[in-house]
Amino acid sequence: MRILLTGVTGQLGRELQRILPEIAEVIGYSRQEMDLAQPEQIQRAIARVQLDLILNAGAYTAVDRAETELDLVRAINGIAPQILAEEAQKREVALFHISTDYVFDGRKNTPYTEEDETNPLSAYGASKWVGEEGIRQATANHLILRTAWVYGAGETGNFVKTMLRLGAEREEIRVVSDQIGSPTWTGDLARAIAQLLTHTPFPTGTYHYTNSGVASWYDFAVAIFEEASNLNFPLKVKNVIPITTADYPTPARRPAYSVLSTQKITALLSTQPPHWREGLRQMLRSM
Ligand SMILES: NC(=O)C1=CN([C@@H]2O[C@H](COP(=O)(O)OP(=O)(O)OC[C@H]3O[C@@H](n4cnc5c(N)ncnc54)[C@H](O)[C@@H]3O)[C@@H](O)[C@H]2O)C=CC1
Repeated sequence: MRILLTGVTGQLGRELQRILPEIAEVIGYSRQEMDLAQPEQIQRAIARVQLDLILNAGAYTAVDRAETELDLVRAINGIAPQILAEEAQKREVALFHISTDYVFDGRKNTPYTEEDETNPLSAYGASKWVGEEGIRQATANHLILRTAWVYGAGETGNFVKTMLRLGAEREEIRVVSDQIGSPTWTGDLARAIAQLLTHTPFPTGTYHYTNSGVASWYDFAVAIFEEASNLNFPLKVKNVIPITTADYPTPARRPAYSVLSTQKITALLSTQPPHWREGLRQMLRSM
């Protein structure tokens, strides 16, 4: 199988490039090689290669900046997925796309299933929703995998890296405790993607995948410091103080409750996602 992979320098893209060669030949495109904001570049780049599947791990992920870069976020997250889907359809290959919990408004208090109604609160969430819908219109041969609270290696920052940096500099750190989700390690996410890719028949439609268990950002921060100190990371932090979203205003609104139900994917693959704390340990050990 030959896979065209976008977003190769991102957190997930880097992990996919490490894992997918076990099951496929990977042709990775960075932003320089194929700019998702330029439709003709997408078409030209795809025309150059023979492929069996397109895997879109590229995205505009700066959730707060998106509120003021509306054209760019719409082009990359809203329009590009549909173009990828149309190109996949022309070649009779599947499109595997990554989406987000931020398509939901977080007003529920039980895990979001694939059938739940979406209602994005932010420009980023709205752009990802438009991207999903464009794919659904362009080809039935798609798999949209929604995930949440992703962290791993890669060029972009993430919550774990930020906490380790702040924890090394400060004695006191304030962290939001009224947003709940499932932190998800790219190592586990990439393994699940590999399992989906090798599943026969190819599973089409929408699926949710996160690590199991739930946490607030505050719970996650406390766990990061506990696990990092067990591994002798240099840390100054003594107090982690829970605060509310209202105490920490950001340009983009985020869902208060971001837990995705993973029942559908668990039934398909016959395995439960590992607990988020185990993913965290693995990530820290690999650093
Ligand atoms: N980071 C998170 O917490 C979450 C991420 N997701 C989704 O997971 C997927 C992977 O995200 P991450 O790896 O965390 O993001 P990331 O920000 O680490 O990586 C995104 C990749 O997209 C590339 N990219 C950005 N603009 C581009 C453009 N114009 N043309 C081509 N490539 C471009 C970047 O260079 C980077 O390689 C994305 O679809 C994202 O929306 C979903 C839920 C949560």
